[in-house]
Amino acid sequence: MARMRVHELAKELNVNTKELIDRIMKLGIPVKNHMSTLTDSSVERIREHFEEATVERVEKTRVARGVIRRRRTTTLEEFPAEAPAEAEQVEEVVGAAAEVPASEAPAAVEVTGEVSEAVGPPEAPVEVVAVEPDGAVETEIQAKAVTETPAVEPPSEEVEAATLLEAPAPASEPGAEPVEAEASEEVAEEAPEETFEETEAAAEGEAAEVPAAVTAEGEVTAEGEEEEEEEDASKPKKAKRRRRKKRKEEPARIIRLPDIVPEEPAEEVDIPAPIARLKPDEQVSRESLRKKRVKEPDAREIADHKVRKPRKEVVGRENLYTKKELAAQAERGRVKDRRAEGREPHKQVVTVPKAAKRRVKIDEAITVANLAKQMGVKATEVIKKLLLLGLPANINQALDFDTSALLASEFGYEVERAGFEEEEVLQVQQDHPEDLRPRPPVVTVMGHVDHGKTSLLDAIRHSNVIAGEAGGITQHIGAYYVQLDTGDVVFLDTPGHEAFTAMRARGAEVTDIVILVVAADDGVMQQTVEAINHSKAAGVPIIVAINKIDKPDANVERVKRELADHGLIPEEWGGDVTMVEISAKKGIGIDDLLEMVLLQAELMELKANPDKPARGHVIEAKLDKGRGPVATVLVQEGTLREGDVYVCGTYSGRVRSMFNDRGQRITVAGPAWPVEVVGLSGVPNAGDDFVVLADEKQAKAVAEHRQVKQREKELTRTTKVTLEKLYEQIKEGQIKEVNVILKTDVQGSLEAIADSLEKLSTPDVKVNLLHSGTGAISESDVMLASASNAIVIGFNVRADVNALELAEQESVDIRYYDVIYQILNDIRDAMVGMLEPTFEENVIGRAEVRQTFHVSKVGTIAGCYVVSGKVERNAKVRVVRDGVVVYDGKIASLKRFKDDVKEVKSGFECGLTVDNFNDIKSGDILEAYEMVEIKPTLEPGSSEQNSR
Ligand SMILES: Nc1nc2c(ncn2[C@@H]2O[C@H](COP(=O)(O)OP(=O)(O)OP(=O)(O)O)[C@@H](O)[C@H]2O)c(=O)[nH]1
Repeated sequence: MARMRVHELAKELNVNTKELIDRIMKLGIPVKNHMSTLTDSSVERIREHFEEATVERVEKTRVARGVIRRRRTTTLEEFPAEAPAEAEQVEEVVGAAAEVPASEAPAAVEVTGEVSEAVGPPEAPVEVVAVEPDGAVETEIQAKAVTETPAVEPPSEEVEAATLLEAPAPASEPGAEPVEAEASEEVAEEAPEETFEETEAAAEGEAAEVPAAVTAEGEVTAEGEEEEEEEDASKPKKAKRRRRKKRKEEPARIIRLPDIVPEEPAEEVDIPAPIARLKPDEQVSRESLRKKRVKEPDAREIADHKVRKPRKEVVGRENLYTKKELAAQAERGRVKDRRAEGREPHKQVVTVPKAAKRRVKIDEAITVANLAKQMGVKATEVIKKLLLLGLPANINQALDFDTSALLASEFGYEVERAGFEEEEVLQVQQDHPEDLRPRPPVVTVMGHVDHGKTSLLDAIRHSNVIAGEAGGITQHIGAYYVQLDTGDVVFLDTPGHEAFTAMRARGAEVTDIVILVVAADDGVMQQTVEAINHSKAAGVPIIVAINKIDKPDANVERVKRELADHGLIPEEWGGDVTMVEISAKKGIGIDDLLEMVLLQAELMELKANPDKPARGHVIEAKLDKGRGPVATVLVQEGTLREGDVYVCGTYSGRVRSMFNDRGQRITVAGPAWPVEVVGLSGVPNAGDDFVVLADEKQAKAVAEHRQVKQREKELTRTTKVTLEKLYEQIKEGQIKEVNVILKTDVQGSLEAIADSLEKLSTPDVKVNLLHSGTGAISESDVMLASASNAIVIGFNVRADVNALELAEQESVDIRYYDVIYQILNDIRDAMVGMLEPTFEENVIGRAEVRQTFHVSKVGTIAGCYVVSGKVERNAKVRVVRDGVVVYDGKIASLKRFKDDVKEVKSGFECGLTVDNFNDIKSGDILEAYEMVEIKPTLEPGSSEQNSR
């Protein structure tokens, strides 16, 4: 064993090194300083000396009511004078310890049962206080006995006494009398359920004297200690021995304290932050929580004084909520769980319909939304697919049959044409020959403009309708029933203008005989030829009326020759075409013409069955101010009566009343009768069929079906989502369109204008007639215009109030006209405006820089001489140096002498600055120029000949 040094021994004996040196020297052992080594025998001697010299003193002071402070001091007999100082020192330490917050108080015993540090130096006696789970209490002095420590007794008791005032935890009790411990042990054995205090009190028989402040359960009272200390003081050696003996006999036992609740809460207990979130009305529970937490410290914490120590604490639900609240939450949770159990998790099930169900029925067109619905897929999916096919579309766009078929196939669907039972409903009955009766011929008068069609009809009817025509053009299709001595004839007046070609073609369908009017002085013209072709295509026989034979320049032979050139060979020339020379104005040859017509009708054996529901076609339809929608219907077979249920185009209804061509009300109209029908739900289109049905429901169903079809067709046209049109667009590149919505008073005008508008189209700009119809401009027209950026043209019609309001909101342009060519002019202008303007550079003058001046804040001023043209302020200018353009900009200022001027002409001097350019040099040429817009023009020949 290595020799011990003085300072090591001092440490062991817990005495001051200097003091120890003095003592050693007094013992006659030679030492020099604290590093001197001591022999083993010397060490033993010193130890014994110290042991014998140690005197323990206990001082008692009552520091507060019920609180007694015990101060035990260990001094050496040889130095009584130094003892008080030592005691004072300890007291200071105690005072400091007492002030030490609970958090800093060291734990005396670990819950795990290990002995931990006590207050004071490491050598200080440590009392282990542990409580057995069954409540039995044992106290034991485990550390070095006081006798072994002749030096100053550690101040642990006082610290504990002080801390006990604040914390309920039982203090380690170095001074606890083993006898008492044993006694308490005995009591504990007898009554294991009793508290420590009770045990202690029973052991001491002084329970009544236990101070309230320190009577935390399980705590050794100060009074009790006092007694112990007295006993200790009287027989210290005995205690020493007993302690030693005890230590040898039993190992340290860690005893768990019973769950006890201190009466006085430790104030240092922190309230965890989460509680701060409680609502004001929950402050009570917060307070109760605080109390609860204070009142119910964990037994382990009590045991090891952790209650005084701020710790990270986990605040559980039970801390934050009252039992009632927790119960309510639990109940809610159970309800939630039950609901969750009842619910099936959302699962997307992909089902593939049967092959028979993978068919989509389509009429003419179908909207994207409807197609998606029928296929049971999302519209977005359909739109996506359309995009992949190169067809951008929105949900409301209509797809034509072919596109739909292609698209549907992508989704595994087939497309089937929806064969509505319309054909079945409107099935044509086959007439028996015996039911057929002769009927008057329906004659259409055709001819070139101003060749005398209206004059002829006027001559026949002895009426004049020319006076009412705006712009001098016949814009109505009239139907006239003419009773002659030799028979009846129905005349359809078709306009001579070529824009009415479509109507003529339609008229020819119901026409039995065509009277082709050719002016003898004018001959065969373009529209004459068209009329011939249309009549021939329809297989309608033609009777030529060579008009205006009264005119001096009339040349009948020339007309015949020209007609022969177009396949109409006069009878006298061996052909089969009847040609009658007439003068509508003078009434010459009219009867001959009518005779020829009747003769032709006879040859044709025109017959019809009058005894069946009526069937016919709309010749003309309009919106009448007083009577609403009115249609001129030519009954072709059967008999039409008032009150009949009908389908007319997209409308259905009952015939409210009928009028003949002279405006007389009639109740019955047989075959070949033109009648004006009142009681329509809308204005039908010329050429629409007119069918009488027995069942009103059926009529309605047919009409609705047609409306849907028409709407889908219109949408298809608007959106142009067809493969054919897409191809066209690709082929044509970027196209521009003038979208037009046309509303007219009568169908005839509509056809004429529509045809003319279409012919305005050029390769660069197309006129796209989105919608046309008769009647006032409605809200739906304006909406369509707004949606497709179209202009609305009203010909002899006006917009209603609602439509006007909407037009203002949507900024839709509505234009009114009463002459056709004005429409065409305006549209043509609009089309020109839409064409990309081209600019051409026009040099307006040149100036030569003679001198330059630099003026601060202004820049370089060029003193110039205008050599040609003129120089204008704000004109564009090019700075040319040695033939190279060095800058291209704008003239910023232009002066003559000191005056600002607008322009300076050739031969004059001027000063100018160029915007943002100061590097002008003498000798530079300034070229002033302007960009001139070259107005675009339409390609010639497209419409000039069309408009009159
Ligand atoms: N001299 C003469 N003039 C005629 C005759 N028939 C018609 N006219 C005149 O020719 C002009 C045109 O006659 P319309 O009957 O309006 O001719 P249209 O073919 O109906 O003309 P649109 O309605 O514009 O297609 C009028 O000024 C008539 O007076 C005729 O037999 N002799």
